[in-house]
Amino acid sequence: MGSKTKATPKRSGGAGLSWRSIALVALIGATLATLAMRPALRSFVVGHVSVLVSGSQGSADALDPDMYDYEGHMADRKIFEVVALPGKGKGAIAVRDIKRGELVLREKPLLVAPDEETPRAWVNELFFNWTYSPSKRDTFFNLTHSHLWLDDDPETGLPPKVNIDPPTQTPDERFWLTEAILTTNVAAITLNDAPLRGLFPRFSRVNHVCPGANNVNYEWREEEGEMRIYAVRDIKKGTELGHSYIGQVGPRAARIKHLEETYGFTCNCKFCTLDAEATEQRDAWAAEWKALETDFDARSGNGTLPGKEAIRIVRDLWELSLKLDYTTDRARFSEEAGLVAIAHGDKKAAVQWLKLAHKYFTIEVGVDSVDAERVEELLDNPTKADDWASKERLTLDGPDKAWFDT
Ligand SMILES: C[S@@+](CC[C@H](N)C(=O)[O-])C[C@H]1O[C@@H](n2cnc3c(N)ncnc32)[C@H](O)[C@@H]1O
Repeated sequence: MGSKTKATPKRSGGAGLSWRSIALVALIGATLATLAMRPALRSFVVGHVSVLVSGSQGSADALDPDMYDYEGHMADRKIFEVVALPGKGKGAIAVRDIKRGELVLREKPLLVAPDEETPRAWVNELFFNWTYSPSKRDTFFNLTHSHLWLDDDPETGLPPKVNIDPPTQTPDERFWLTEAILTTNVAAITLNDAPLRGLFPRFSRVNHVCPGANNVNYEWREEEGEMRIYAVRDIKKGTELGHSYIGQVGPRAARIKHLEETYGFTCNCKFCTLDAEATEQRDAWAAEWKALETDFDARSGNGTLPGKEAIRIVRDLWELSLKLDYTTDRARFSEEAGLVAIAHGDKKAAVQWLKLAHKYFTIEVGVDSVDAERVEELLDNPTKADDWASKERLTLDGPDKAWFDT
């Protein structure tokens, strides 16, 4: 999935990417005690693994009129509806014009799963708890799934037949189906820095478009215990909402392969359907973007990136992001440039870069996000920042004025 940024929380890249490769998260002892205090989540211990399910219908959060619970309440303020879309299963369609920066969804998780191949004991415990909450169980099984991730039958060479009807299926079949639904629908989240997988039934109806073609962005809010979606462009009523399952910009062939293997569909977003020449050009820009990002992160990480060069790279990244129509990471690099300017004691450049960062954080993750608030604090008084003028004084370039209008 996409690179971890210093400023922004880790992006999940849509549903469940890369979780297979990460070690089993066992939440025990103190961690569990903390989790159990969260009002929206209740935890159960199975062996060394915790199972978290959303709060009871009677919880205070369930009455919050602005937040979806697992049944998709908030009907009176509906911004999008979930409808069947040819070739895509279901998808989310705007039922009114949506302004850029608008909050489109807040949703609590139906469940939080370990960030690993799902333990059988976890599935058994989940079903035990859902005996008392059939509507949660039904919400879960109504979700779509792509692969069942089963080996072919050695005798026939065909995928095994699996009964997907929960009441009549065997424990094995139930396990496989649960695993498949999780793989297709979860988003990577964190609780107390532990990587986990969250399942959000409304959120998970949003289909994929490749980076740059997305009109919404999502953000897991650990503090609030909720998933959020923000509009990153003006969206006309009747338009499908789309975000990227694959994090950052990358070459078309790799995107298509990954999506086919992981989710079983062939992407036909506006960037996957460009002609050969335009695809080659876009792939080249994406490769350039990635190389600059890697270089910036490596050298700023080990303290060997000189200030002027750092600003030049951020400006190049910005230019490329405009060519790619890629908005993700604009805020992050603008903040990085602001921090460089602070370290070199250039208040004017720092303020310009931080204003740009604040604008984009506000659009992409909300004005009340940790990111936007952190930048706002710096903006209030850049000369009071810890490392103000900690390096040689330099006069640095700011962002182009026109970038504020993008
Ligand atoms: C998280 S779900 C999205 C909602 C889903 N379409 C549904 O019916 O609930 C992911 C699955 O949706 C389908 N999907 C997502 N984006 C798609 C796209 N751009 N084109 C075709 N199918 C897509 C794939 O089957 C994928 O495995």
